[in-house]
Amino acid sequence: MCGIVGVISQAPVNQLIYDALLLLQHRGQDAAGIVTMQGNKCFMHKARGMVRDVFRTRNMRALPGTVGLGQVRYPTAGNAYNEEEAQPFYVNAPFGLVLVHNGNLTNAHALKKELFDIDRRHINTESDTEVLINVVAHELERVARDLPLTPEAVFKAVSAVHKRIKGSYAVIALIAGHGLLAFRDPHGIRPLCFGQSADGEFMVASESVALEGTGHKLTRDVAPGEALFIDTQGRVHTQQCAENPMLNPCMFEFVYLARPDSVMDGISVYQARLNMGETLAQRLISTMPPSDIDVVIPIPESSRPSAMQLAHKIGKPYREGFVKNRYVGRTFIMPGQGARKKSVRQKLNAIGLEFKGRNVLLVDDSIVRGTTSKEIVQMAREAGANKVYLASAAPPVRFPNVYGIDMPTKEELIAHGRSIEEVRQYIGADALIYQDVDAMKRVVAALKPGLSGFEASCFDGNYITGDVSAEDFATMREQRQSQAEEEDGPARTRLALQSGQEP
Ligand SMILES: O=P(O)(O)OC[C@H]1O[C@H](OP(=O)(O)OP(=O)(O)O)[C@H](O)[C@@H]1O
Ligand SMILES: NC(=O)CC[C@H](N)C(=O)O
Ligand SMILES: [Mg+2]
Repeated sequence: MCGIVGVISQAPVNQLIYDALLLLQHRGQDAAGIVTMQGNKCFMHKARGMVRDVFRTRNMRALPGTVGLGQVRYPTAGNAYNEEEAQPFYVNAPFGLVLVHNGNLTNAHALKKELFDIDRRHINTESDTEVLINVVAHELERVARDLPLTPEAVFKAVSAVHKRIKGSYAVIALIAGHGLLAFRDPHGIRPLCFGQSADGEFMVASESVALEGTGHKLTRDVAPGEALFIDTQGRVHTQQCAENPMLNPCMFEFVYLARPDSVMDGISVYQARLNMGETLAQRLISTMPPSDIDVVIPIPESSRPSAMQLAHKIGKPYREGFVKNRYVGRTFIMPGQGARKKSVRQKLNAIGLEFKGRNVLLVDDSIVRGTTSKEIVQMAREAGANKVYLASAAPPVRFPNVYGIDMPTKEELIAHGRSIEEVRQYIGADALIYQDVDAMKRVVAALKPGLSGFEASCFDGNYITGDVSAEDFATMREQRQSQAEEEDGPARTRLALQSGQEP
């Protein structure tokens, strides 16, 4: 899950894209990039780090033009430390193409070979986005033999791209001299929406919060398989380019990834989290007597709406027992387990008086590697809690994700191959209550009548695209494992340096 944005305007777009990226920062913390176009010339700046660190005044001044793209990266292929894999990507033919991507291609390894052997294109990084831009470029080149490049020709190229690439992808691209192109995979796994400002400026973005926060009104979500082409005159063309489109948005967006104030595919993320809290409360009531609980405490940040609703439902006080250091980013999307582990304590601190002598129910949105919960339960005990219960608004995460969340190996998941009792023991809680998978799907689906279902593979092991082979899984797993080893080293060094220790 990265954050992507594209703008087509009459006015300079550099500051606007920067502002939208800040609103999408929670979707990627490892690298950021902006590309703008003035006439047919591209201007790009991208680097490792958060938006505020990547763009200095001199970088912003060097991004002129009235159309542009931006991205914040959370890598799912390649390496968090490789600046060349930061987005946007650029290829010079046909026309000059720049592209940003949120998602993960499950056949990137096979495509890389095909691009070299058949299309005669060289891929220089481990990023699946570099593969993707080259497939798009190749297919555009095929339809661009007769000029001018019509919207029909662009849509024909997108149809061909859908046939070649597998996995999840929300994409925004600029075709020099022609316009802005956006498209979404045929299952609509990763989000993408668009809207307009009062003066007609167009914005396409991962989440509605980026539109709202920059003065744009949400028009609608890009439909699964649909392509949107806005030409240089500002005319909007749309077409369905996939054969069997179906809406199966990623459930983890509603659990954790997205901002609660976003509306995705017509579902309020906040309401989805409240509903999860409500059904978790029912589950809790059927598991243990709520009278054993003195207080409900959320594990900030993402669990707050669910925890609040759960507390309301069981009639117990909701208290903020942990303070979050707002200058430490999200733990789960940090590269390297060493960094993740250390940052939990840097990020959260307990307020003793909310814990002392009480039976506390801690609520988190999800337990993935167990990094957060293990530390937090310990912190609650150190703060004087009597009993420490833990509830997760999401079901056990037992299966790897290959659609844009960086958990490609099942061994790293705390609930994989363990019973709930074994997870409870590992975490050290006095009781552990998990959400039920079907209940979760039901209460979120209730917010969107007619929805085909969710991409919820990390919970139910059902890979919605139905085309991920055992070899694909093995290749992705192998690649991510070796990248994780590379990432762990620098992450540890950076943390050690920050705290003045020997790396
Ligand atoms: O079991 P784990 O592997 O620790 O992963 C799950 C935790 O990570 C996330 O928090 P994070 O700190 O990333 O972000 P948040 O502040 O938005 O809750 C999530 O909300 C859980 O707390
Ligand atoms: N999380 C994402 O969307 C990642 C996009 C792309 N796969 C990358 O690694 O850069
Ligand atoms: Mg959290």
